[in-house]
Amino acid sequence: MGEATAWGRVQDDLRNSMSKAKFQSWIASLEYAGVSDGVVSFDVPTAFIGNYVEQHFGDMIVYSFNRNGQEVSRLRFGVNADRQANPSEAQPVKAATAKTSTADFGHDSDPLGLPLDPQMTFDNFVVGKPNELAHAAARRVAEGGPVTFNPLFLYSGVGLGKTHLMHAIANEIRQRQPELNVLYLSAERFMYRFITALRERKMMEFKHLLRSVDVLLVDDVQFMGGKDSTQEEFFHTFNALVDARKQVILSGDRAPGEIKNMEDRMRSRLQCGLVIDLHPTDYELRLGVLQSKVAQQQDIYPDLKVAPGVLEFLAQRITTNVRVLEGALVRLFAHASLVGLDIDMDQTIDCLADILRANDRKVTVEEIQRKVSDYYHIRLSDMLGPKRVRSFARPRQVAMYLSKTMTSRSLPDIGRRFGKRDHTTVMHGVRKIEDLAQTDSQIADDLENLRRALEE
Ligand SMILES: Nc1ncnc2c1ncn2[C@@H]1O[C@H](COP(=O)(O)OP(=O)(O)OP(=O)(O)O)[C@@H](O)[C@H]1O
Repeated sequence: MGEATAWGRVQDDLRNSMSKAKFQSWIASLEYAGVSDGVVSFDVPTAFIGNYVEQHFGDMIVYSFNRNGQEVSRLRFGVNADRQANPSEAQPVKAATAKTSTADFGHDSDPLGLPLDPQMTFDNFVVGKPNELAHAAARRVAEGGPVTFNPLFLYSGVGLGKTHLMHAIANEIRQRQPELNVLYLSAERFMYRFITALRERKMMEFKHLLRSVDVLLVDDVQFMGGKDSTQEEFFHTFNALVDARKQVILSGDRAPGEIKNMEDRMRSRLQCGLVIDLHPTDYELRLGVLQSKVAQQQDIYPDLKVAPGVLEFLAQRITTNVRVLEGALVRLFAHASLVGLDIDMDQTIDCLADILRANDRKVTVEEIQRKVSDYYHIRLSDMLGPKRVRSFARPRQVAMYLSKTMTSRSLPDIGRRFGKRDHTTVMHGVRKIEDLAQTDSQIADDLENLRRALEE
């Protein structure tokens, strides 16, 4: 089968596994540019479309190419600014930017701001302990009213929701106060447009555009570290806006004081408002995110079901960040829809083996055994020994269950570590606890407490 034919079939697969609107919005704007060395290339009208497709449909596309006989392991997107976005594809983005007046500005083909992701709203943001403060501050800013903290500086490690909150603020303000000029861009984009303005001798226009903004959001400001003239220009923009009591919202991958090669005056400017970090996720937040993303996936694949326990398993095992968690779920749904199966535990472990391995915490079976015996106040030797009375057997099964779900050990391996028991005994124990966790709240609480203690 020729490559182009393979792409035709991939498109058919994709068409069949997502809504017409999604297909039109995203897939129809990809221009297939060929496959080479396992990399399939597409031209896209904007980097945002490429990023979005990669994040949301990348796995599905790779999987479908392979299924259709074309070996592919990666996608590559080249931005071809001459290409107009597919008119219907541009809708969600246009809708979000339509209300801005001069801020998206002048050059229609290359606006100063970046498009907003209409999915990144407060409604779609799951709040938990690790991000509640950042969420509350973001909401306060988005609700308008007097500017109380300026700038708002949000920071966190990768994939924990900074960009989502920035988009949510901008989306919300555009909805509540359509008359305001809201500009969202990344620090890189700022630098690129600044350099272009210098080269094209359009600095006056550039400055004027920036100073006419009512709300400025700049993502990933750490990229300005070491870029002295960009910092200088940004510093002036920033001061002009703050002096005019216009809201500025910034994000970075670390606290302002820790950004390398940032001028002192810039640093202190960044720190003079409210600085808040989003903490790494905890189990509840991860589970909440998964539940909310499942609902979104089920809009695309209304017929797919997720077996009980799968989300809890993922929340427990994938601890890196929300982006990885989201990617895992997208992959699971894509895979399940293409092979026509529901999402159960076996399929999950099979389909996400690489992600699960990468996320393996280094909890050992021995550590689990020790914690569980302490927790139930029994001797380790009784837990591992042959006695079958419930006061030993139940903790033993709990420890087996935790060993299965928190480590990558196989059932036979776990059996060996539990007094040379057979793997079927372990399997029985694991199933027993899985069932009890659904009906017995005491066991569910015990599991939660133990997991927490082991994760520390
Ligand atoms: N609390 C949350 N609720 C729902 N979705 C979330 C949450 N946190 C993050 N996400 C999703 O996870 C993905 C990564 O989040 P985002 O891009 O905002 O992270 P980031 O902190 O900006 O990462 P980076 O440092 O890489 O830019 C996005 O798709 C976002 O929608």
